[in-house]
Amino acid sequence: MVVEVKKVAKRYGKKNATQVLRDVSLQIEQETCVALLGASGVGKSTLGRIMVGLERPDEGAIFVQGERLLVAKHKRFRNKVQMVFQDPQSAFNPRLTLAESLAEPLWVERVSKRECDKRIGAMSEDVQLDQEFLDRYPEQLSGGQLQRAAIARALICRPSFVVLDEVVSSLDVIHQHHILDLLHGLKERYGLSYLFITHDFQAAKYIAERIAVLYGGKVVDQIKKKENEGWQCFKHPHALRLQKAVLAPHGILSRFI
Ligand SMILES: Nc1ncnc2c1ncn2[C@@H]1O[C@H](COP(=O)(O)OP(=O)(O)OP(=O)(O)O)[C@@H](O)[C@H]1O
Repeated sequence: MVVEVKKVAKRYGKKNATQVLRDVSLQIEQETCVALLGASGVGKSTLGRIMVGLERPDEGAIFVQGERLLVAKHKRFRNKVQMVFQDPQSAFNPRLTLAESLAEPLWVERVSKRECDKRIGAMSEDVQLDQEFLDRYPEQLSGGQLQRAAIARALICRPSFVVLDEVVSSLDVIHQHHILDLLHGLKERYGLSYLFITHDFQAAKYIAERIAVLYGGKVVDQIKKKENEGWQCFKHPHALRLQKAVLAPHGILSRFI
């Protein structure tokens, strides 16, 4: 098992606290993509941040390759867990070129300049980002190009688990497919595990081997893709409503959630 979420609870605020997560348990195996599907505000990003050690759970724990992930020591997990966000612009320092941004996590690891250049070159090839972009600043790239760079930055320290938080939501359908195919290829190549956060059932089906539905602070349903049989069916009424709502014509979604 690469990642285990054990009975995680999280609330924000003190008086009239919002209980976002109540009792979340989830397991992600090696080279597996689990899509976390849920309506807006249900706590998907909160769980994602907890799973990479950016936030502390109030109860429960996260284990990465059997080791407990502690927020105070999350830097030590840089080589194991990473996160890619919806808005790639926010992931980059506008004053650094892409090459400098990609090198930053390697400098922290005291990787030599020569090895740094080699890894940046290889990684930009892996994410199909033209080498000429490496000398550009973030504002000089399109959203799709910058998302490729954000993926490269997340993978450059060779983690085994990556949280992908709505990484294709801001792209058009063609670029969404390119990025999803790229992520799938990288997963196979590096034996990665993903938590793919989304509210798009179609994108979840396209990239994931398993879909978990978050509702009321818990994972209420999980379905798997079975070889030659396609996807299992949801059982939980909310998961079914979510599936139908996502498949329904634009605008219907809000009536169901
Ligand atoms: N730092 C914070 N302080 C207080 N409340 C927060 C904080 N972060 C998130 N929340 C609240 O927790 C709830 C869950 O937010 P979260 O961003 O995890 O949901 P989400 O499912 O990812 O939503 P979306 O799909 O819209 O991004 C929301 O009500 C949000 O306002």
